[in-house]
Amino acid sequence: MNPEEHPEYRQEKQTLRETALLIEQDIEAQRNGYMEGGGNLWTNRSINRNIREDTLKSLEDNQYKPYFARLEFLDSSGKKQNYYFGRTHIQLPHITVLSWQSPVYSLFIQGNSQKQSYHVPARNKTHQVQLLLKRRFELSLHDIHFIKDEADYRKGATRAPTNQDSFLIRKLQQRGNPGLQDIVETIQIDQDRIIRAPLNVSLVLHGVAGSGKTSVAFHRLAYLLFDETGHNLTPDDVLVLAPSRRFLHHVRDLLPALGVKGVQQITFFDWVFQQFNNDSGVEFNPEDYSLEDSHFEGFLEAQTSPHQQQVWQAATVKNSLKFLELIERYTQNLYARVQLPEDDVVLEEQLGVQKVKVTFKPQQVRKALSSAFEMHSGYTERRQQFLQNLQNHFLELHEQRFWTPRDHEDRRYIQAMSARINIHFGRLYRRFNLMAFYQELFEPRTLFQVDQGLLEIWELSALQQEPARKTRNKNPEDAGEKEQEERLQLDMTDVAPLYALYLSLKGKAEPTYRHIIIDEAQDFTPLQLALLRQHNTEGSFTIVGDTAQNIFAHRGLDDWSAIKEVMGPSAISEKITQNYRSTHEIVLFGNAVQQVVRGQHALKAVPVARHGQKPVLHQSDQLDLLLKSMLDTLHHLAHQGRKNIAVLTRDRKQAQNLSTWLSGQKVHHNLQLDNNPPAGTQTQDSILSVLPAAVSKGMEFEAVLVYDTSEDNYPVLNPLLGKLLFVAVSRALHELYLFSLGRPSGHLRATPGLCKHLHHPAPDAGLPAVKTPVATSPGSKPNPSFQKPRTHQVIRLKPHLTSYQGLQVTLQGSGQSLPTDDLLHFRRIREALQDLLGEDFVREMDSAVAKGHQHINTDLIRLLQLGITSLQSKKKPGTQRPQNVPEAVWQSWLHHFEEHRKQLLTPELRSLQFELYFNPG
Ligand SMILES: Nc1ncnc2c1ncn2[C@@H]1O[C@H](COP(=O)(O)OP(=O)(O)OP(=O)(O)O)[C@@H](O)[C@H]1O
Repeated sequence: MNPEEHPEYRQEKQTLRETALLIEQDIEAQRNGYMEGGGNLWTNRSINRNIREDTLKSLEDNQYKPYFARLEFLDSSGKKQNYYFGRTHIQLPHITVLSWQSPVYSLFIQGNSQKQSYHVPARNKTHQVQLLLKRRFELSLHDIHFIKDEADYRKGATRAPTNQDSFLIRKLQQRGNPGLQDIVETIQIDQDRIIRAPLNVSLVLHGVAGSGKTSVAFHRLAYLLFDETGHNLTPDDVLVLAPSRRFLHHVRDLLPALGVKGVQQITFFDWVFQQFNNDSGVEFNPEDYSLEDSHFEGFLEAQTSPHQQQVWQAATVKNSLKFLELIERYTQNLYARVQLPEDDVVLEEQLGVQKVKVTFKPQQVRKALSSAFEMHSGYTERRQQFLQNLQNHFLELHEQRFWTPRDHEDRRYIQAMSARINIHFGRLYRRFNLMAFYQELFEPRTLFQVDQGLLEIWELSALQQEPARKTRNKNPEDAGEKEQEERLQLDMTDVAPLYALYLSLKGKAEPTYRHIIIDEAQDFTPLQLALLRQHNTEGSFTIVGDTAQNIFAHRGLDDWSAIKEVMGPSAISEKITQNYRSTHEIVLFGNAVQQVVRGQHALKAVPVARHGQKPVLHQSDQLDLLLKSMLDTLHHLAHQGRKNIAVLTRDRKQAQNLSTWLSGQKVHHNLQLDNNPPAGTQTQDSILSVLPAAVSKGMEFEAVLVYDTSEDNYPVLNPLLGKLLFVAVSRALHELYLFSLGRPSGHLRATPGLCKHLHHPAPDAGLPAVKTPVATSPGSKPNPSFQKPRTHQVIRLKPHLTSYQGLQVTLQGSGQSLPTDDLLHFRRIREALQDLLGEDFVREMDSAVAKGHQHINTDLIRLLQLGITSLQSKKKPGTQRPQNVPEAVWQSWLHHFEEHRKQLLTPELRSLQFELYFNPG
């Protein structure tokens, strides 16, 4: 509707004009120092100046859009209230603009019914009101672009309440800028409840991708810091932890836009290094280390090597809550290693011409140590105090013996003897060398001494085989800078255990916070959470995440049980399934991917009624054709005016290759390879970004192109790749394109119908595929290694399967029917199991089938599904035989699973699976 058609357009326009004028005058007054008080002290002046600058900035920021909503209601005493709502409080003579953080703004979010209430937490009071008017605006440059009444109950007004979703959809449609923006105009009820939850709780929000978890966490912070909540929380009391520097870059503008300044936003790893840096008592210099996520891409490989398995297990154990207990025991063990002498210790030094001996009795040394332990809780402080106590003892003895004024000789003697004391007793109580201590823990002797039955045997063996890694960079040319060659690699999975040891030896957790926000919590480990709990004085957390996006096999959370264990039973769990980011079509597509990856554990996202085009899946066996379709898509998007597009790849290498190719095509783009680029090296935002899907976590783009979504690249039997693919597709706001070089991944098998599938056949499909000439850079030679060329794959069904092709007919002949889907499903699983578990096993199944066809579509398929799920997750299928599954088949299955588990994920099995998924006939 044209805003001018609104019956009160003229009045509102007049109000806006007056508001703009008053704000302009105020800005002028602020600029001229009108507010500055008469204080003479510099501090007063500077406080005044700071306040004035803040006020000025806030006025300038809101000058053109001072408000976005208006509410009229009768309060409980029947008095009419009329408020406008904006991003900040502005008190003007003719209207009051309240900040969205005010309790009364809840009324706006709650809905359109006439009787409503809002709660004022600072006074713990709930107010009943009668709604009169609820009006929305979109303003810009002193003009009203949009005005709509969602409810109007004023006398004489007849307009019925309208659906508030239409404004939400309008806002979502407008989104697309890089960087997360505020949602204050369209906060939803479920989100508001979380935002306004009390401070003194641990709030755990599990939300589907795009449900606004990050947005809610940051708005909650802005709310908690708001004066009127009565929490007296300051920015210094709060810590915001995010999974990567790249992510922090993505959200960098949100808190300032919400008027929050001075809150530390940092990755866990940078924060830990900051603690080490701030502590001169620890012999650990973060500058000596380069932080590596060295194992991540290894897990993307189809075949999990025994070494990777070990890494996985060791990393999991090192980041478990049990490990924290192990560290505590180790700390005690380190203290117990302080060897006190059983006999007198006699130290001797030259004093002038005579040699003077000092004797330390065992009980004196013991006393020096126990008093140090009483006075301090930290390992280093205790050591220093212990040595100091011994020094004091020596000085006392010295004064008793030589009651003479100190001369030069005397001072030299005291110095020499002090040094001797330090050396002798310092050896008994070792200096705090964090990395040396940490590595020592993994020595078999130490582990067994410390463990005392805490860990399982497999856990101990994993720790021994994959101890803390501390190696020199292998590729100095990769390191670039000369000094980087000297840096040691520290794996990310060692940072939390290292910090746990540090904290345990330090004796107390400092600094402390009153509230900690953890974003993308699925990327945190139980140990990290437990350590952060120690830094939180009030147990007040906002933890948000989505286990469907945990793409790490060796760290991260697959469910929330660890969070509950750390935060305790009082933690409040919230769930949001509404996806605000993507169009209806993209959400359904993402759900279908998740369904395959997570099966019954999938948490389906609910789309808003915002429609767009269906995702498009381009498929070709020829790389040049596929790349051409990608280039055409990019040009099309650019012409459409999209300003925030991403090409997401499976890994770094593919991103690099694509980037080289795009440069060759003169397509300007940003290549973002690392999750944690060195500080200050964040690339400029540009229209097109090329990045590995793992790096895109937490971000969003107007249009996403996923390359290459073929089965070869995202094999269906690797669930981590399924999750990675889900992360990639769930980054898209408005448009999603997938490009498959060859047959699409099995993870996409539930998407037909949810996307537009475009084939790009080779001009002569009978001929083998031609190697694609791909330019590596402008003017350079083609790079044939960009991707291996594919020939058309031939479907090879094993001969005995043909008997199953007739099964449907047989069943029908015996008067039974089997849904086609079930039959196909059964066949492909049978085939996979035969490859994996051998001929004997499937023969037994066959005879079970032959004995009772009536069981085939329920019992047997269930058993086989169970088998496949177990194989995929590499877990044993439990010990309970599913009801109605024949005992012989079940026993055989268990037996074969044990025997053959090592051969999981063989390449043949993968390719067969993928053939069957996409061409079961
Ligand atoms: N109430 C809302 N009104 C308008 N936009 C919203 C609302 N809630 C969320 N959004 C938008 O939805 C998108 C996703 O939000 P956000 O990144 O906070 O979600 P998330 O759950 O953290 O996503 P992910 O887990 O996928 O990283 C953003 O563009 C955000 O602005």
